[in-house]
Amino acid sequence: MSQATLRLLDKADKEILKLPRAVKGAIYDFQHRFRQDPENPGLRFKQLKGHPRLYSARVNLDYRALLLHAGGNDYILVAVRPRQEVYDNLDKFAYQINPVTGGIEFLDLLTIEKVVPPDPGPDPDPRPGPAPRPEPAPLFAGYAAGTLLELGVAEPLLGLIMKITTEDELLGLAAYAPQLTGEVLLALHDGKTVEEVLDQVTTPVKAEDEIDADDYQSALSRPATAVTTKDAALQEILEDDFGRWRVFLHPTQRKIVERSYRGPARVSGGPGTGKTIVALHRVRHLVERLGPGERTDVLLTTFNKNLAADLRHRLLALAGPDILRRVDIVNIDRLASDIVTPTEAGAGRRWIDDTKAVVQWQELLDELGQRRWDAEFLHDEWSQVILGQGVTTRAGYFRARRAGRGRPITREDRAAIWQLAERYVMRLDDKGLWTIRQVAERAARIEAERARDTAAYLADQVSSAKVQRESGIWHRPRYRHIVVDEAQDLSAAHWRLLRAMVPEGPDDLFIAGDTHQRIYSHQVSLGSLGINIRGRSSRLTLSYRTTHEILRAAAGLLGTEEWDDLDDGRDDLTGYRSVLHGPEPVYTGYPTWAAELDGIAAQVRAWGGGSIAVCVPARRMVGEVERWLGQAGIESCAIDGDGPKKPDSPVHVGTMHRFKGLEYQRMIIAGVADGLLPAGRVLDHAAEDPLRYRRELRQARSLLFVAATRARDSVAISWHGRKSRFLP
Ligand SMILES: Nc1ncnc2c1ncn2[C@@H]1O[C@H](COP(=O)(O)OP(=O)(O)OP(=O)(O)O)[C@@H](O)[C@H]1O
Repeated sequence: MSQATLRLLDKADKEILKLPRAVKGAIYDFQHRFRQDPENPGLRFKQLKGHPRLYSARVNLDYRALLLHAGGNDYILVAVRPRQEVYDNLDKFAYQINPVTGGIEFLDLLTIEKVVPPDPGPDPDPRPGPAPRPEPAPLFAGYAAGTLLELGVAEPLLGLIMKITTEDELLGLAAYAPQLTGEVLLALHDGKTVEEVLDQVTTPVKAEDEIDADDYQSALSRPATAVTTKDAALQEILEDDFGRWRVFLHPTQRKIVERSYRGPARVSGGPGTGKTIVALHRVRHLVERLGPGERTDVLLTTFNKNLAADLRHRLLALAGPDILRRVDIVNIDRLASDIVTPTEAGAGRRWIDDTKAVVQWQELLDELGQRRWDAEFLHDEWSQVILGQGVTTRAGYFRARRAGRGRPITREDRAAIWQLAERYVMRLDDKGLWTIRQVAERAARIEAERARDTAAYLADQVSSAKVQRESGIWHRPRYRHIVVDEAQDLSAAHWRLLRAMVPEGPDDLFIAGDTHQRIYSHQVSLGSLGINIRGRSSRLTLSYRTTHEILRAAAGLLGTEEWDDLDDGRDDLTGYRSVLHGPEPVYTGYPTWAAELDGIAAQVRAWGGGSIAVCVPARRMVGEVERWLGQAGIESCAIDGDGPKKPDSPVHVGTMHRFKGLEYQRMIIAGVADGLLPAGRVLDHAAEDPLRYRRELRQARSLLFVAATRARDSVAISWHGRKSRFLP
């Protein structure tokens, strides 16, 4: 008896999922038995005629597994097919090592010919009559075979590709072809030039080593060969449709996850490109690389509480409880408050969020009869410039950088603002309040001091009498690695806090985020905060969530604004694409809010099911939608700071801000009206400050962009009165 390794090739899993339940069960048993002993006579394991590397084995009476021999005792499960189909169509199977990616590809021409019929051949019954209508021109007739191959298209498919004449046939082929072939053809069909496709689609997945077309063993270890090896992983796939991402990363994603970086690294990319998935895999990779241990060496943090809960849930599913034990998963404000609460300054305080902090500013301005600056401006100035940069003195504020803050202010203005800020802080102290910005700033200061002490202790353990007395635990760095998701919305104080919690060095910080999705006004320059990501940035461009149609419409909502790269450079959505297709977004205007509410109920009813969400620009509208749907007999629940109140409810309703990081099958974006998005009040305040005005507009566009890209299949956008200036 000899044991074998059996891996599952990417894409084979998708087809296996479509098989009847009983067959899936048989596959699970089969792969287990095959690993134990491929020679087991019950498996009828044999090589297929004309295919030196291709074998078949019995799954049950009617189904056969197709296995590719990689060498030694290594086999790859590439397909499961009805028994007769296998033996009648031996000439329809092909496999290769892709000469561009170096990944293993299996091609089943029989399945693909069902969507792209091969040449129908001569008409069997030619009768005289009117001349036949000319055939439509093949979509890829203008491309030389050599060009397509250079882009990474699978050679055995070239003949069929040249016969594609409709978009439906193209989509059908893309569904069964190797990933890169599908992506290249769809990008060309979208009008991208060969150079653009080479640059955006092919080059990122090109093999880094030399490719030997016969060395399947080496090919197995390349990122482009997405295979799973463990029984448990296969079982997950068989049981769970959403299990795919747990095992199969796109080669570009895998490279980013497994690379070693000499310092902080950043991954960007449009919505749904898998940044969160990459962050989760990165955490698992880092913990596995640390080896066995008990300590929580890794911090995984994100913007808010319910995203942190979601990360915990997903990391458990991906990596299991042993890895989870080694990771602290906490949202950034909670991280800060856990540091500050036990301290003297933090004891007995009540935390207030940004909205309440602005109300406190307003009350102060009313008491003082001050009208020179509005409450929002002062709140931003105080939290971003003063607290953000850890400014503690008036003189320090005179010197502080105000990049990206809007109109310049004079020395005299700074003096007056500083005085107001002091009064504001005193007012909060009197009331026993602390804003979350103060908490973040204080936490950053505590951790920076701790980091300095630790560095001094490690540099010179003998010279400091004080540190000698203290236990070594205090002098251990908080974390070995920190992974951050939704990074675009963290403030300067948050970054200073994180910088202080992990010593500078290889793989210290891994940062995932998309500045196009920034919906709070924290623009930072990581370089100026001691986090140098230069030369260690990667970008993901393939969306796994959103369809091509939604993605195109959503990108249009961003207008011609410019976006930063979390540093002093620019970011854009070049190459952002999807191979998924679905209906175009629907836009509907109504005369009144009541009519729009009726429209929302009608749309929910028309969709009939799936996961549906309604998002609106203002908080008061959430309750109104909920009530209206209730009266129409549709159950719904609101999403608050802790997530959906009743997650199983068929419809979730929330403000656009609440949808950050979430995903639904269908989205209604309602109330996209003039005066609501962008909010008239906010624009009025910003009217005298062109830079601030621009920032508010950009933020409102981002909000709409985030909302639209939560949808997997369908989006309906509506308004009442005049539509928002952002809509086409
Ligand atoms: N390699 C992959 N194969 C299959 N599905 C994937 C893959 N990578 C990501 N996905 C799926 O795509 C969806 C979006 O992934 P994820 O949430 O990580 O994207 P994101 O870039 O963080 O999105 P956003 O910026 O909008 O929050 C998820 O449903 C995820 O499971």
